[in-house]
Amino acid sequence: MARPKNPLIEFQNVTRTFNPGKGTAVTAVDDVSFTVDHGEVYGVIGFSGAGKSTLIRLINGLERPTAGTITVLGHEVSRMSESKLRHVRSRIGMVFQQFNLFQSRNVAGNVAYPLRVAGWNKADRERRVEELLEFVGLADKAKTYPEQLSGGQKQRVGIARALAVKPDILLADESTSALDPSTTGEVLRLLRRANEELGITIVAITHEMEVIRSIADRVAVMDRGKIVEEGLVYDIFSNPRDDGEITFVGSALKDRPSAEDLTRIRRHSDGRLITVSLKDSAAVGGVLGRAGEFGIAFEIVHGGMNTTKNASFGLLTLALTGRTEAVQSFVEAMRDAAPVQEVEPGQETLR
Ligand SMILES: Nc1ncnc2c1ncn2[C@@H]1O[C@H](COP(=O)(O)OP(=O)(O)OP(=O)(O)O)[C@@H](O)[C@H]1O
Repeated sequence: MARPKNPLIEFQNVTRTFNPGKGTAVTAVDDVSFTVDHGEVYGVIGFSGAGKSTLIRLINGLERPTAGTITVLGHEVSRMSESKLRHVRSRIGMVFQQFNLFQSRNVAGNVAYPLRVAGWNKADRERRVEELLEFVGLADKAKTYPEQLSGGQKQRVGIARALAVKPDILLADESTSALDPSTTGEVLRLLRRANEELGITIVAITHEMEVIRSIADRVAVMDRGKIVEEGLVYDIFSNPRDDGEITFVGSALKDRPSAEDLTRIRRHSDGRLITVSLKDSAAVGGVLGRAGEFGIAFEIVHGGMNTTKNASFGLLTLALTGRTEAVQSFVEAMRDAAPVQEVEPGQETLR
């Protein structure tokens, strides 16, 4: 079934080339098309230099495309004058990797800053700042200066500031990359609450799989300026691709054996190897429980579970031993219960 669409952001064949004509041109964003729907968390992941920052700067009009069309909140920002762009920008909040707080202002002053720029009066500003600090769990830090805060607290101030004028869209640019793993969780939970409780649409660019896994609904994988993979996080994480290609996202998960694992498994086991998707683990368990009836034996040689925003999934790699026909019947029964991939003899990586 097609997803209902209500795009807040739409890129159509967008390209951004730097330095055309002067020296070597770099195409940071290369013929990219995607939409971000109202209320969703859209993750963009890729290695350094893939074009993620350029992509996010195209959304708020800090970069202009060399070709293509960008529509944000119903406005074609790619062709807009700077003065009109300011209005669109006022409906977009931004969270930065290095927090970008004013060191000379206390927490309340930092959060109040965009309200001041937007012309809110003092009483409204104070009420709003209080509400925001409550939301991000820093009500007791209003008078504290940034240098006295931990990284996670600084980013929570950054998020409060980004949410201050009640924007429709929040752009998160490597929002957890400067944080340690424990504070990363705290910031990601906050972004998730901003999405769920305030209904804000989020675009998060990152090189960390953890960010995508825990907050994104959909993910686009960028490589050398292009979107090379896109879809629901759950589907991309849990589905082995039909064409046998290893996927960027799939390759980063710990639930599938690495090349070294497979070599090791092959050394110790001469059975037929299959990998079973654990989307419906009860059904898989049912078939495993009937292995004896098929006259075969199985050994679990690898496995792991992952949790995404919406669901859990995992993969189990089994070595099956027994008569060839019996093993075949068992594999067919398993195929009725769950997606199954064959690990061919001699194959070094799970595709
Ligand atoms: N203003 C610019 N002038 C020239 N080249 C640029 C400019 N901005 C970006 N680039 C180039 O475009 C490519 C994509 O850069 P971009 O910063 O968008 O990637 P990224 O995925 O965000 O990487 P990182 O995480 O390292 O910032 C890189 O090769 C970069 O050098």
